[in-house]
Amino acid sequence: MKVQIEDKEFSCFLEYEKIKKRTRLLGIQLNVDYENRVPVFIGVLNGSFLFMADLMKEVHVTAEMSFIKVSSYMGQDTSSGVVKSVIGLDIDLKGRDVIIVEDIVDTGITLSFLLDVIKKHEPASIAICTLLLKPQSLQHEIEEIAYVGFEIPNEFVVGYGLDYKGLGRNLRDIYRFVPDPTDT
Ligand SMILES: O=P(O)(O)OC[C@H]1O[C@H](OP(=O)(O)OP(=O)(O)O)[C@H](O)[C@@H]1O
Ligand code: HPA
Repeated sequence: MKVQIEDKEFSCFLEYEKIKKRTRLLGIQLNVDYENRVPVFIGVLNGSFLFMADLMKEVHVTAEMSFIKVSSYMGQDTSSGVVKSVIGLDIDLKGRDVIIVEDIVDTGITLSFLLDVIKKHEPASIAICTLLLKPQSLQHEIEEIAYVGFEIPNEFVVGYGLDYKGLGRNLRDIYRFVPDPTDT
């Protein structure tokens, strides 16, 4: 199946049933690893909203949850490039077991910034749970990536929370952009 979003056509890559099955397994793993602990799950908006909702239904340990947003904007001094800030980090994380929930880790830039911010709060532990990981795109080594739904090739994906130009987050399945080979 294919979908058209603005100027690009995407073809189906991961069906929701497959995502759900994998999410159930991630939940089982988390239930074992965090037995007798009370972790804090932190979903990174916007992309993680559907994955976080489905994942939390599979997590049966006592847990807190919250959402944050990493915003990027151009610095006033253009030489400083993109500046990032975190919005909504309002739980005291000192001494807590933190699990960051992402829809996708691509270059790893967002996550390495976020890890620096969260580490300053002195949590007892930090783990990352991401639905998708693009290993060939990673620019940072991130040892905290402990739970991965699917490793995927370096292709742009959309759906199930992920957007293209702000659209497509509400697609039930995940689609990938396949460039037209006749395009130069
Ligand atoms: O590993 P990276 O190359 O940094 O990319 C991953 C980040 O990009 C997306 O967020 P985005 O900033 O597009 O915001 P969104 O979740 O609101 O779409 C995604 O949700 C991750 O947070
Ligand atoms: O492949 C992607 N799709 C949507 N958003 C993203 N953010 C990083 N990589 C992606």
